[in-house]
Amino acid sequence: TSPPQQDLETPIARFQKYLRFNTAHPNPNYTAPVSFLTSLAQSLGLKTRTLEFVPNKPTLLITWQGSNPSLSSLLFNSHLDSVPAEPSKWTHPPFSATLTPEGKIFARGAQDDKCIAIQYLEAIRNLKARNFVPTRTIHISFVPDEEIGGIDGADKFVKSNEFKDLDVGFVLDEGQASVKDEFRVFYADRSPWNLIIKARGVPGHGSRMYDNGAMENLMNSIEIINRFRDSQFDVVKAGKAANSEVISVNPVFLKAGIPSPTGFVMNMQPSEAEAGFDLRLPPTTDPELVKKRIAEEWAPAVRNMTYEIIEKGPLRDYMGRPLMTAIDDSNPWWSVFKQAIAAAGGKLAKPEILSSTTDARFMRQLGIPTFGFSPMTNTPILLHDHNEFLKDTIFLRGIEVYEHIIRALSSFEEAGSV
Ligand SMILES: CSCC[C@H](NC=O)C(=O)O
Ligand SMILES: [Zn+2]
Ligand SMILES: [Zn+2]
Repeated sequence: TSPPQQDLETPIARFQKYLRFNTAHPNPNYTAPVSFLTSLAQSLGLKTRTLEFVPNKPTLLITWQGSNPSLSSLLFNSHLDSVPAEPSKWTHPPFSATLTPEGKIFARGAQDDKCIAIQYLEAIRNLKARNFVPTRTIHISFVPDEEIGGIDGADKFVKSNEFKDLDVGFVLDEGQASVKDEFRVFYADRSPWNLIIKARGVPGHGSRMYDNGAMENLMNSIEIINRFRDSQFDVVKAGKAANSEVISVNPVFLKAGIPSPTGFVMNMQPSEAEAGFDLRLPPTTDPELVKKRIAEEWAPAVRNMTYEIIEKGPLRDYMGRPLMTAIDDSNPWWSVFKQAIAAAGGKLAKPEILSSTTDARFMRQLGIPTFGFSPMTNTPILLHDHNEFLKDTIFLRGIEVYEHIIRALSSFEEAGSV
C-alpha cells in the first residue's frame, strides 16, 4: 500500500519519505532528513542554508525572498526530531509511514510535527505554480532537539546573529490536533520545570518504627505535593479551567533503597531518598510563589529535605512580561491569521494555552508574536502516543490552509514597523 521509496511524485509520497527517517531520540538521524529537505527546497527554487550551532545538530533554514525586504519577515518553524516509539506496541512499524486503505498514514512524527514541515513546502510549491510573489520574505526553519528542550536547537538559533539578520516579525510553530471540526491555535505554552526533591533521615533496622526516616520524610512530601496536584486537577475536573491553565505537577521518578545483588536490601531503612517531578506553569504564574511553596511545604529543611529546580527555558520575555502572544487588536497579525483561516473555509476554536511546551517560547522570549498551529481537524490527539497517524485527506487539506496563511501574512503590509 505504500509507494516505492523512489516515487516522490505526490505530496503524500514526499510526506512518507520524510516520515521514514528515524529521527527519534536518543540518536536522531539529522543528516539524512536535512539533505532530503534541502533538495526538496532547491527543486522549488528556494535558497537553503544549514547552520550548526552545536556539532551534528543542524538547523536548516529555507528562504523565499519577498518583493519588499524593508518589511519584517515571516518564519515557519518545525522540529526535525521525534520522541522514541516502542515498535512492539504499534500496528505498523513507527518509521514505515504505512498508508492504509482508509488513508491513515502511520508514523512517529506524523502529527508531531513532520506534517507541518512538508505542508509548508507543499504550500509554497502550489503558490509558486500560481505565480504568487510574496511581499514579505518567508523563512522556514527545521530545528533539532525540540523534544529534549531545544537548548541546542531553537534556543541557540534565536540567539544567533543569523537569526537577528532575518528580521522576523511573526512566527508560526507547531500546535496540536483538534478532535473537532475547528482548527486550534495556541498563543502561549506552559513553562516546564524539573523538580528533584531529596530527603535525608535516620537510618535503621527494617523492623523499627521511628520518626524522621528518609522514606517517611519523602513520602510526607509526596503526599503534600499530591494534595496540591489534586487541588489543581479539581479545578479542571469542575470545568473551571483547561488543563493548560492550571499548574501541573506529576511524579516521574522515585529513587531510594540500598541495592543488593538480588534487588534491594530489605531489612534496612535507607538514609536518603529522592523523587522527581515534571511541573508545568501557565504563563501568568508567579514563579516566586511556586518557589516559596516548594521551599516551605514540599521540601522544607525542617523535614531534612533539599531540592533542585531546573527551569527548562525562559518564563518571561526580554521585557519581563509573561510569554504570551497577544490575541487582541494590539497584535495585527492575529486578525490577518484569523482572516486567512476564514478565507480557507476553516473555523477557528478559541485560542488556547498549550499544555506542553514547544520551541515557540524562545521566539516569544524575544517579543516576537508567535502562534502554535498544526492544521489537523477531526483527528485524535496522538502525539507521543502509540500508533500516531494522520489521514491523507487531513494532511492535504492542511496544505491548502497554509497556502491561504502564507498568502495573507506575506501580503500584509500595514503597520510597516511590525
Ligand atoms: C522540558 S522542555 C521539553 C519540551 C517538550 N516538548 C514536546 O513534548 C515537552 O516536554 O513539552
Ligand atoms: Zn512537537
Ligand atoms: Zn513532541
